[in-house]
Amino acid sequence: MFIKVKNLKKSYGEKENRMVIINDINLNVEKGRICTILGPSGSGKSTLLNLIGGLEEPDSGSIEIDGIDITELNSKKLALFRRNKLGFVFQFYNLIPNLTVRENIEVCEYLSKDSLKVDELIGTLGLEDHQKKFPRQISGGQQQRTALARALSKNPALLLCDEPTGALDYKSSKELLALLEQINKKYNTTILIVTHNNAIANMSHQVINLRDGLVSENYVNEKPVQAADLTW
Ligand SMILES: Nc1ncnc2c1ncn2[C@@H]1O[C@H](COP(=O)(O)OP(=O)(O)OP(=O)(O)O)[C@@H](O)[C@H]1O
Repeated sequence: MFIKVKNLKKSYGEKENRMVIINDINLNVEKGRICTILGPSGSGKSTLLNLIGGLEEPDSGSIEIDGIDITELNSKKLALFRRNKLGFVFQFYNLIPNLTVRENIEVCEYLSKDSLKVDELIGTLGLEDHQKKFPRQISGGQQQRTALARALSKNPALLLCDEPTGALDYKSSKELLALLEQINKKYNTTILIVTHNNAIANMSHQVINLRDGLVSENYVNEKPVQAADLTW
């Protein structure tokens, strides 16, 4: 099993202000799957993703990724693990404004030993014509494709996406989802997607629903549809 989460708990605040956000979560995800995490606002989706990405520390429980329990790593080893194994895509691209599209992708590429060639990524993500432009000169969809290329440049085993289409229009959202599907097939990248868009569940191999910090539903989708055929 590629991801194993066991008895995971996370709360914020002290004493009477304490709020339990992740309330004993157990889940497994196989390698090479696209897994969508759905749930109402405030149900703990982003917190769960951040815990799996080692961006937050749990109160208790374990998170095993590719055989390594990241909750046991010290901060230096955790940073190395994140750098080598994980890619992140957020709703608001987080590109560096005074670097070109190509430079934004290269920033990450040099960090990793098993990196994907920047030219290959630029081609796969359809950014050839934009590589010399700055983020302000391209559309939201193109910016998110750049952010995806940056996340993929180190060929991460696990790609974590928090509302990757949250700021995109319908057409750009579908393009991005088709790219995630393509990346998953081409590189066997395991992809976790946190989203409000229930339609994304239909293209996923696994769907996890959260409610009040608990898994309320967790199922394998036997017949994922192609991203191009999604509608919402
Ligand atoms: N650093 C923090 N400190 C205190 N409370 C936090 C922190 N991060 C998240 N929370 C709270 O935890 C709860 C769950 O937040 P989270 O962002 O994980 O939910 P979500 O399901 O992703 O919500 P949304 O769909 O609205 O993005 C919310 O009530 C939020 O206010």
